[in-house]
Amino acid sequence: MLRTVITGVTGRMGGTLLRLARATSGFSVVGATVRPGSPSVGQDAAVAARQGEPMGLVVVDELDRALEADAQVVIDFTGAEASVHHARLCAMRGVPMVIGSTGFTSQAREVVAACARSIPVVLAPNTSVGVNVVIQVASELARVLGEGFDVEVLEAHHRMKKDAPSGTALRLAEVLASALGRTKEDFVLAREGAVGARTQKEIGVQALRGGDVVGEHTVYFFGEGERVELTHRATSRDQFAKGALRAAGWVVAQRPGLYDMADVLGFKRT
Ligand SMILES: NC(=O)C1=CN([C@@H]2O[C@H](COP(=O)(O)OP(=O)(O)OC[C@H]3O[C@@H](n4cnc5c(N)ncnc54)[C@H](OP(=O)(O)O)[C@@H]3O)[C@@H](O)[C@H]2O)C=CC1
Ligand SMILES: O=C(O)C1=N[C@H](C(=O)O)C[C@H](O)C1
Repeated sequence: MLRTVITGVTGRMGGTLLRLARATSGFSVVGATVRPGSPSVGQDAAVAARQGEPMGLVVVDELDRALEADAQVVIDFTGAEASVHHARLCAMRGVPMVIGSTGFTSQAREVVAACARSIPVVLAPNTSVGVNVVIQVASELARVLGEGFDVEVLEAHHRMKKDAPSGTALRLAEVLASALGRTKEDFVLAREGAVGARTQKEIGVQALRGGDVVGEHTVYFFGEGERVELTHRATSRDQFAKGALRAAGWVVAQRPGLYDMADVLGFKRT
């Protein structure tokens, strides 16, 4: 049994992870955390996460305490700031991590990379298998279609999402840029006013927010007289959680290092 700690257990993903980890053979949830000062501290984890009957696990507000239960892996979908704090603690304690949070600044990402020198960390803006296949295919399409097509990424998420554009949209833009020999300097994250004609090199990334949209990403390749669209629509958070559990099972057998879902799924690097 993989002794697993879930951080941010009362969150949308935290609750989904708790439910699926409990239902998945090979996983034992030995710790659950919430934000310091949360009213859920001291409650039963399943009750706090609105995932059914009490399970006999008390929610704590500090990861260090949860790790004391001989934790073997931490799954963290809290947010970039909390994930950086959690990565530091895991590095000190030698506990591997799966981080699904998004919204990292480059400095925050560097801290996680530094922690990954002492523990294996999977850092993935999207843990669904389907999206990661789309990322591979998008890269291949960009290579094949080449310079004759204008590339744009559009994402849509629920109204509660805190960061924009999504981590997945940025990851898509990165692999598209890499396939086309471009850089982050070519990203256009918003358009307003007299922006002039579109440059050939730019990669547009735009965000929609509303309702309960779980997560949708489309890559557009706009050509002359034709266009190619590649879309992924998540209709449930379960696929993110299942991918994260798969990553957790994988990461505990790895050497220290920073990995992503392409490594977990055995894809060639894009
Ligand atoms: N990789 C992937 O496939 C996916 C990634 N995500 C990403 O995961 C993150 C979470 O998303 P989502 O579940 O929708 O967001 P939620 O806001 O629903 O959940 C985040 C939870 O983390 C809690 N939290 C914040 N700080 C801490 C802390 N220091 N210790 C413990 N818990 C803390 C929050 O508490 P409080 O409410 O009190 O702030 C909240 O309960 C986002 O960055 C999102 O983009 C989401 C879905 C899929
Ligand atoms: O916040 C979310 O909900 C999601 N966030 C991830 C992202 O930013 O890419 C992944 C998923 O689309 C859901």
